[in-house]
Amino acid sequence: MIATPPVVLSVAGTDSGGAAGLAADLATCAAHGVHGACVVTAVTAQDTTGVHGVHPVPLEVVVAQLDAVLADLPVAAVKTGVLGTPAVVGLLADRLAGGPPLVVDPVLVATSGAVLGGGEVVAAYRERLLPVAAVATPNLAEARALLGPGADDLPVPDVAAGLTGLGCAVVLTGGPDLDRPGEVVDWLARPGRLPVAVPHPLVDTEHDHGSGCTFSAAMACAIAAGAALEEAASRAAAYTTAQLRTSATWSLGRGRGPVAHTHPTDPVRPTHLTRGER
Ligand SMILES: Nc1ncnc2c1ncn2[C@@H]1O[C@H](COP(=O)(O)OP(=O)(O)O)[C@@H](O)[C@H]1O
Ligand SMILES: Cc1ncc(COP(=O)(O)O)c(N)n1
Repeated sequence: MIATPPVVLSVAGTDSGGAAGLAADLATCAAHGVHGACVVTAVTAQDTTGVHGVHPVPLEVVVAQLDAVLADLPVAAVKTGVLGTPAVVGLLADRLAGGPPLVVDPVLVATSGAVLGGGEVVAAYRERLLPVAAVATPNLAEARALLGPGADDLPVPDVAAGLTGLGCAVVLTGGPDLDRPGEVVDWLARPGRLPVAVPHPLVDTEHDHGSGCTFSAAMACAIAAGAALEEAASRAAAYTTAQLRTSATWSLGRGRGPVAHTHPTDPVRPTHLTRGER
């Protein structure tokens, strides 16, 4: 029997350490039975300790990749990660407006603290890309940067609700909730509606490098399969949490380890060597 799998396009940067960016997106697509296509916007020299270099891909090469994918494959949803320059943000707004649903992960700062998008990129997100997105998935620091002056004093749900003023739904990905010990709360805000909490269990780990990319790619996969936003956010959180439960048991790299992109059914079992045995 011949079948056409759903296709999700990720427009993002590479992470040489295999934790974040396109590595996370394509692995997440595969885990969801989705074919992942990829447009590379930047090459990073990166590992678990930090981002050591960022090399933006020339605009015309980004355009050529985008043209190739959009002319050939039936893209059901698009996800964006590191875009790097205002020109790339504007290009995507021009090419993707009115097309398949767009999940924008406005990556501005890496887990390690490296800046992956400056003030001009923030302005381009606000003015060009978020108004044509279906949903944005910032963490709290990114959401406050996108909302601008005054956002620092607002409670988290109000930050999420405020961002919907730019024209898209928002899932503000969260940290531990002081009112709900052992839980993490992501806030879903949709234009004109009260924000709703999407709580899920906290995984006690620092091996979370790439969790934001994994979450937004999983949301794109759920949306490509027809899920509504609340269902998509809840499924994406469940997927990311399951992967964090695996990476919580790992020792990998000298810094903040990758969220796991492996699956229990993998036919090749890793060799479990502790640092001392190497
Ligand atoms: N320790 C954790 N336990 C459970 N869920 C987590 C944990 N850390 C992150 N998440 C979840 O992973 C997803 C990505 O969020 P986050 O890590 O905040 O993104 P980012 O990498 O952009 O900062 C969200 O659903 C968030 O709640
Ligand atoms: C290429 C690339 N894309 C995205 C991130 C953000 O991921 P995280 O917030 O987990 O550092 C990153 N560090 N590198």
